[in-house]
Amino acid sequence: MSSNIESVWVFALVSKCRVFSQESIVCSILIVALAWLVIILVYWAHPGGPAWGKYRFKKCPSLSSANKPIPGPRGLPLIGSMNLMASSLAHHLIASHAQTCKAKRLMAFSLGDTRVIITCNSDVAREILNSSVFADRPVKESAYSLMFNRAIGFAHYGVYWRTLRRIATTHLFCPKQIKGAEGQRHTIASEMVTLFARNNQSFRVRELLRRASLYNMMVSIFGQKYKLDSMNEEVEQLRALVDEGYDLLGTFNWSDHLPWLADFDPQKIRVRCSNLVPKVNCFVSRIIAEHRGRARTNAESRDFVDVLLSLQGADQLSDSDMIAVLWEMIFRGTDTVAVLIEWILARIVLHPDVLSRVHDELDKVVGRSRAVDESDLTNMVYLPAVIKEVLRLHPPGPLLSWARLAITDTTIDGYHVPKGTTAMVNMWAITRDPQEWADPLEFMPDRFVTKEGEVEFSVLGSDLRLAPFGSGRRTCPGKNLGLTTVTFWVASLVHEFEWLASEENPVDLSEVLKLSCEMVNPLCVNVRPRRTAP
Ligand code: HEM
Repeated sequence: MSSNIESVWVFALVSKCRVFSQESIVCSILIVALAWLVIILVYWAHPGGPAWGKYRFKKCPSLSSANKPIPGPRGLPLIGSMNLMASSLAHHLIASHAQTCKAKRLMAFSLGDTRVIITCNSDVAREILNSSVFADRPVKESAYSLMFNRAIGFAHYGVYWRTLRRIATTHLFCPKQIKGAEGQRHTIASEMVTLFARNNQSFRVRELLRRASLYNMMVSIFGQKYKLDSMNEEVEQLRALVDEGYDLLGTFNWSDHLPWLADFDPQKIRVRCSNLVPKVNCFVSRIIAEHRGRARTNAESRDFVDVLLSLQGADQLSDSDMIAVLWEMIFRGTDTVAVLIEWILARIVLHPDVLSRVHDELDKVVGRSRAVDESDLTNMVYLPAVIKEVLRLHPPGPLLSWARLAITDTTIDGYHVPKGTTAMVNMWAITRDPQEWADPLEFMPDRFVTKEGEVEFSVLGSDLRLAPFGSGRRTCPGKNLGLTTVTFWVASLVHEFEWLASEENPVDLSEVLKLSCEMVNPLCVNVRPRRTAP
């Protein structure tokens, strides 16, 4: 009964017009339009905007008045606060709305028909991220079209997702596998050093960092090795596929939230996805076929394709599922790492005192006579503190990249949150909250240097004041691999060079939020070798 209040109301009004004369038809249309307008305004007037109003009056009129509404902006009728997420600085805008609405702990807003909650508070973030109710993800159209619903990131919380996570954790992300890939990280680091050293003028670091990350993932996942200094058609092709997928997934798609727009595909996202998918299928299928065709003798040299092909029984994946999983790994492992390293180098260039302390530490632990080895990292304290401070001020996923979805009705911070609500955490706002951090806008790596007797601050999800890899069941499975790669490459690059700002293009910390949060103006630097025998 409650589901159709407005149609009953409209029907009752129309039925008052006894004769279907021309006037009565016009009158009926006017009444219907008026009724529609009133309903839209009633929905919109609800805190949090139209999607919350619709739920309150249409789906749940029986909700007791004791269930106070979650505060939040109304936005505009029908579309709600689409402008917040469509912005290239969504995390900034959302934080300032939360402040204005006095809703930093929990704010509700509407993205068209989608109900959203977001928190800028670490305690509430823990409540959301660690709850089994929010172990699912809302799947956007682009993710479906690009097959990501069959990969870990967007798979529904259930047996299939659990199987994929177990396989990836055992064969790709466990300490033994990460250690086993040390050699390839070392080779790529040396190649990067050689290429950076060739620049005697200022240059952009982004392109090479991205290529290095992609090559690194291609060795781990596909077992394909390439030289960083030579262009390879196959790699360039994959790079183009990753870039296109990255752009598609990072674009805020209005049709995801306004079903009446979906047929028109106004941003051409569906068309672009359907052009991309056959190319990805063709690329990855060829690699799978090559792996099938060759006999593996050495278990140590198995890549992730070999692992997936060797699965038996209930774990066995279809070819299309395998393509989705492999494609996601390449995709997720490439840009996150490159984006974070660019931010770290930017901060190092901007703070010569910090660079000089990292150099002192490297000279003490490694010495100038040799290159850095991964085993040196365990003896370093200041460099890991610098990386944590960069993760605090520039988390690559300020809204934790991908949202969560409530699978049942639940209560968060004392508020009723209905099933089907999308939940987000504004990690960027939490890591800049003056109630959590002293001088939050200052770049002070020393805050993470552990003093004697203190426990080291973990950024891996146990402390929600700084959890750039998320937390709970859907936490990033690649966090140890990602952090090891970033720390080792930064240590190697900093050990080999003096890093200096470019005079023509000084460091600009402006951000743009795509799938990850990047520097708007790519970092431009000068480097000067500092070891006599690099
Ligand atoms: C600096 C590096 C990285 C950062 C900052 C990062 C960040 C994140 C974040 C914030 C999430 C969402 C977590 C949540 O919902 O609680 C995530 C999920 C994920 N990440 Fe990472 N990530 C990084 C590196 C990697 C790497 C190297 C891989 C794989 C090669 C990877 C694979 C994934 C996958 C598959 C998920 C989805 C997990 C799931 O839904 O179960 N990430 N990452």
